[in-house]
Amino acid sequence: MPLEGDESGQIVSLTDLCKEFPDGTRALSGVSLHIRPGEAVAVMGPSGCGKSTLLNLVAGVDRPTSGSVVVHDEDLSQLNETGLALFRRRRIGMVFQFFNLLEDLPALDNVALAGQLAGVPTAQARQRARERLTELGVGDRADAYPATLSGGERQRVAVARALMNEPALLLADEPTGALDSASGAQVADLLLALNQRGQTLLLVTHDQMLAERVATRVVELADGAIIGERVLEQTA
Ligand SMILES: Nc1ncnc2c1ncn2[C@@H]1O[C@H](COP(=O)(O)OP(=O)(O)OP(=O)(O)O)[C@@H](O)[C@H]1O
Repeated sequence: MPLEGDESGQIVSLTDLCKEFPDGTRALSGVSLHIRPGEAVAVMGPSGCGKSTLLNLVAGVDRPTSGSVVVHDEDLSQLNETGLALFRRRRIGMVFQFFNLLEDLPALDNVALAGQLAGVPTAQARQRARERLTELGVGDRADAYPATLSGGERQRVAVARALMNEPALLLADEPTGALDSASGAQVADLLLALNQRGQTLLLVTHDQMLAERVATRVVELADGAIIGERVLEQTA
């Protein structure tokens, strides 16, 4: 698993981030957050406090109104749209509440596609995808379409896809939000195991169980600003 940070020793450096949407909604005001390689940071806070906005800025899906986002030595403000697309494909993995799998492709192809889009030749991408699925305990579901998978299985496939290109950073937006508590606990265990193997994580969640189980640090967001943070011990 990639562990190296940038020259400042951070894998994520957010400095004085502000985000105002065109309709005037101010979603983030003056957020600074630094994440070291190997950390598992959970951003928590009430609905509408800016969690998804923050994640989208780190992922380069959206741009801040002001402030800077540096991920793995890459200043995202210096990248054009093509550069941002390459950054997303090669440097980060993303996991979503509702999995975002392509319904008309089997699990294996969903995972392999992430490699192909990053430039990995098809045969190699498919082999790597099979290995990822096996590592995540869903190797026997490689030929299944998403609609035939349980929620927990879908999220495992989505994590396999996110890890396809060995991202420096794994981002997760409410990864247990659509799962029953048993499947949610399994996904939490999976994320914990990944972090303990060195994968840096940034999660946004309402799920106290997930944060307590996985995070090494919890950051509290309210009304678009960080209002507190605490360091946690992982329990496994
Ligand atoms: N594209 C947009 N245009 C205008 N306002 C937006 C847009 N996206 C988000 N917002 C607003 O920005 C604020 C922060 O939204 P965000 O989705 O980041 O919150 P959140 O903490 O992730 O919420 P939830 O926990 O409900 O997902 C909210 O007031 C939201 O309505």
